[in-house]
Amino acid sequence: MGTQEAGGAEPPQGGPFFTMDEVAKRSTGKETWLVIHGRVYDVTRFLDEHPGGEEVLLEQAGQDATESFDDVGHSEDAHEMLKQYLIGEVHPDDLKPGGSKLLDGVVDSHRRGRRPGLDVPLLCHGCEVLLIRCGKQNVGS
Ligand code: HEM
Repeated sequence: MGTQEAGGAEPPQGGPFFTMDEVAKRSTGKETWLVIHGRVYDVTRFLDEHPGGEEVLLEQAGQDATESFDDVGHSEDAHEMLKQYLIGEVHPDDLKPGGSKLLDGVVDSHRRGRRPGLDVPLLCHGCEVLLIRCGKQNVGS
């Protein structure tokens, strides 16, 4: 009757990692792995139980099934079920570009790097304008 709070609900942090090549090798009915949102799932035991049928899972076996999974508009329950089949993550080298934390870091450092580069010339220009104006006023008076 106790609650099962732990239950392996947490996704693995930092692996184990699998390359897409390794995932692709598990695309038979005997062993069926697929990728959803950068995570690797072993759905071999789930083939018989999937309400959408085993065919769709076999079609996606060994590949990134994110789009197909999302297109169906799976329920909250379905998302919860995912956790039971989670075995690891896609190796960072094989992650699709876009939405990558690595890139965010690069963009961020660029932004930080550009600020002083812009501010300093602007400040100098401001001083220059002020000096010229003061000079003109002095000459005129
Ligand atoms: C481990 C991965 C998956 C889990 C746990 C899962 C779970 C479920 C569940 C619980 C349902 C019942 C409806 C719902 O609650 O949303 C369902 C339906 C369905 N699933 Fe999946 N699914 C998975 C992967 C996929 C993939 C990769 C496809 C690819 C096309 C797919 C296609 C479908 C379809 C077509 C239905 C039937 C929808 C309907 O009859 O309205 N599922 N799935």
